[in-house]
Amino acid sequence: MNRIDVRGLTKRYGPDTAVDDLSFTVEPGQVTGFLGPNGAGKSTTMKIIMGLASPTHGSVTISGRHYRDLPVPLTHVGALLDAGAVHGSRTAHSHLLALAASNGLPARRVGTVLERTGLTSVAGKHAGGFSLGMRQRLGIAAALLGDPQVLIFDEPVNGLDPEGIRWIRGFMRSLAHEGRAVLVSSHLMSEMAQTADHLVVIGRGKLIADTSMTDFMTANGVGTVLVRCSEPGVFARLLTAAGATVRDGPESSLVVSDLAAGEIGKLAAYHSVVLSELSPQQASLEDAFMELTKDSLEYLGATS
Ligand SMILES: Nc1ncnc2c1ncn2[C@@H]1O[C@H](COP(=O)(O)OP(=O)(O)OP(=O)(O)O)[C@@H](O)[C@H]1O
Repeated sequence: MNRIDVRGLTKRYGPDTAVDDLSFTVEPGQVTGFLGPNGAGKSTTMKIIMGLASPTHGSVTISGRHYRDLPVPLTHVGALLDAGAVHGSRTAHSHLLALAASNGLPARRVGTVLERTGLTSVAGKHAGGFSLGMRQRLGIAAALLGDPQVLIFDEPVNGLDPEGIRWIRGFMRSLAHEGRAVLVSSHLMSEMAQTADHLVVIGRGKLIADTSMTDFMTANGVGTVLVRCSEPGVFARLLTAAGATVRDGPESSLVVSDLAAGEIGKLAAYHSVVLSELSPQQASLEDAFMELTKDSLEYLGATS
């Protein structure tokens, strides 16, 4: 099975613990968002997955095998860890060709990945002159050289313009749609809301949450509707009978989920219930994420 299994992973640098007994799984066919504030241990975990650092304790396997035991690693797992790591004097084509040759991959893959990442027209240009967005694409092309079923991207949208961000999001989704296991790190929840199916949240190296995006949104009030009316008790029963989930909100209001605002309005009209408020709640996922990770922040600014 194409997946990443992180089990009891711990990484210490001298007295500092960067990753602390971390366990989670990255499943195939979905984008798993790897979230945490700066310094949480995301990059360290990703480096260990890619065999670039060794764990102090615990293990990581890719589709059941340790990175060091994979005969041609790039055919199993590809990663974009540092988009700046491109030899500036090489063309995009020669950079990928050198990478293919040194990793025992067929040269014909170069054309395929250039095409897939939209770089064919600039393949003969020096990568040194590439914009950040193009360097990101080149890094992704390199990660795809071996056509791996497992992919890892460390903060891939950092510094990109809106068009670049949109392209990367769509690209991650398409890789997952093909059945690949995709792990993407970010320190922004808003970024993940539009890309990830699953969330793994860490703080100070420890697991804080391992949940589906849908469950996380529901638990944090996204998708609920605030309703105010003259007889909340009566309307709550009507809503429940219509399949909604209802709980009491502030000042005799109702917080309704599992039924869209439009349907709630229609139900009220049908039963001649007068509504004084019907507002879909835009609970900020970023707020929910801040709340979740607040105890794990290394440096908290003083509040006056
Ligand atoms: N080579 C190293 N030597 C010493 N300490 C390190 C090393 N690499 C990382 N650390 C420390 O480990 C902790 C986790 O860092 P890491 O880069 O993995 O976090 P991160 O979640 O990726 O953060 P960011 O979003 O800022 O990149 C930090 O406190 C960092 O200073």
